[in-house]
Amino acid sequence: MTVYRVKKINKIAPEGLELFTDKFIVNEDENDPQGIILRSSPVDVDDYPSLLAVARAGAGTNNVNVERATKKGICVFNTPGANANAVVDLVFPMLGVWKRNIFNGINFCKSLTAVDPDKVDSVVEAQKSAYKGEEIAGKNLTVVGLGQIGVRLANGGIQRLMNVKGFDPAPALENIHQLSPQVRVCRALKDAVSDADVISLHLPLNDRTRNLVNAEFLAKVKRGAILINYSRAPIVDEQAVLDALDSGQLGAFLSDFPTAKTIGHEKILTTPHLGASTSQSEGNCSTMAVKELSSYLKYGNVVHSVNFPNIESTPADTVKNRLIVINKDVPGMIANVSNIFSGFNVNIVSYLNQSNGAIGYNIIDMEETIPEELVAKIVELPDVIRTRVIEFA
Ligand SMILES: NC(=O)c1ccc[n+]([C@@H]2O[C@H](COP(=O)([O-])OP(=O)(O)OC[C@H]3O[C@@H](n4cnc5c(N)ncnc54)[C@H](O)[C@@H]3O)[C@@H](O)[C@H]2O)c1
Ligand SMILES: O=C(O)CC[C@@H](O)C(=O)O
Repeated sequence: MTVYRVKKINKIAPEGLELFTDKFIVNEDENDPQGIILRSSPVDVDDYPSLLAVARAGAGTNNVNVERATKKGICVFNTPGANANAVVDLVFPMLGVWKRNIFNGINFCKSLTAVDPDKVDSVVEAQKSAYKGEEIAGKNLTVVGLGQIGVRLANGGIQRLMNVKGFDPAPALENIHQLSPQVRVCRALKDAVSDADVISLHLPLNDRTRNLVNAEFLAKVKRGAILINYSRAPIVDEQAVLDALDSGQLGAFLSDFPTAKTIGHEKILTTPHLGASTSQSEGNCSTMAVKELSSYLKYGNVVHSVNFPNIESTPADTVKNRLIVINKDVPGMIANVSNIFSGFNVNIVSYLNQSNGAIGYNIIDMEETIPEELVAKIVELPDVIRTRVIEFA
């Protein structure tokens, strides 16, 4: 029986880990894993010579060098939507905490231990006006990034009687189909943010989004707007935000990423990267990531990869060997691979191919043992990135 080595990095919820069968050895100290399961810790795929796949139990994959992984034929997974409710479930309370002055109100209440017990009521009534707040109903909310989280947040804004706008340069259809028709989708970011009272960022960190919120961006927002960043810290130019808070251009900054410069600032509320930290979300992410990784290692199936096309096939009982071919998406690959099979007189019982525009992925099933020389010929094809033979008992 083939047993796969999996390295676990970070705390992964047991709900998922329990799904690894005896075909997997899961270990934090594994130095030569075929699979890695992790959350937010950075990982360098070059550190692991036998690595086939990385499963990120979460949404953002900026902690994995995905481009390098693709070049080496390493599949990278994430768990779309698995923690989206958790983020939305934190962003609205954080907005409420700021708008209703709850943080200061709670601290005030804590300070009442010093007051004569008979006078607590009267002190509360006399001083509560200092903690008056504002409602969010009727305010303008702009959601930047209409993905799994953004769509839920935009819909949540509508439910809270806010006027909601959204912006996304390339929204996925399945997300947009979930969006409330009351959300106004803007074609340009500047139109989306110009009259917003609250701007919430829900997009991935990449070369195009790093420092998206900079001095130029902030100059275009309505004076006193609240900026919320529960995406990734580097999407926001921190110094530009601090300057905008000081000048009054921004009213507040609510973020999941505390830094030395933001801790203790009177107009900044931060949480310690808690967006996905609920029991439900951690369970969902772990379960999804383990299923993705197991299915890839055992069968070569791809579900929710950020660099490979989705492709799934259950091998028939008669299948002895499955060949996985990962190639650059160029014309003629299927013909070239099939010709090599013909040359060796090996019968293919099933040939599945999918492409995502950059990577072609082939699942080829045989009822006989595949000759090593045949695989060697496929490896020699100029656009083949990686091959893998899976043996079924
Ligand atoms: N704070 C946390 O704990 C936490 C939890 C989950 C996700 N996140 C972060 O939130 C991000 C979004 O998560 P998701 O689950 O919604 O991902 P998603 O992939 O479903 O959605 C991201 C959306 O952002 C859009 N986008 C890309 N570039 C954009 C741009 N320049 N302007 C506007 N939109 C842009 C994409 O088209 C996509 O629709 C993740 O990449 C991750 O970094 C943080
Ligand atoms: O794993 C976490 O705690 C954070 C995950 C979150 O940032 C994500 O991108 O999904």
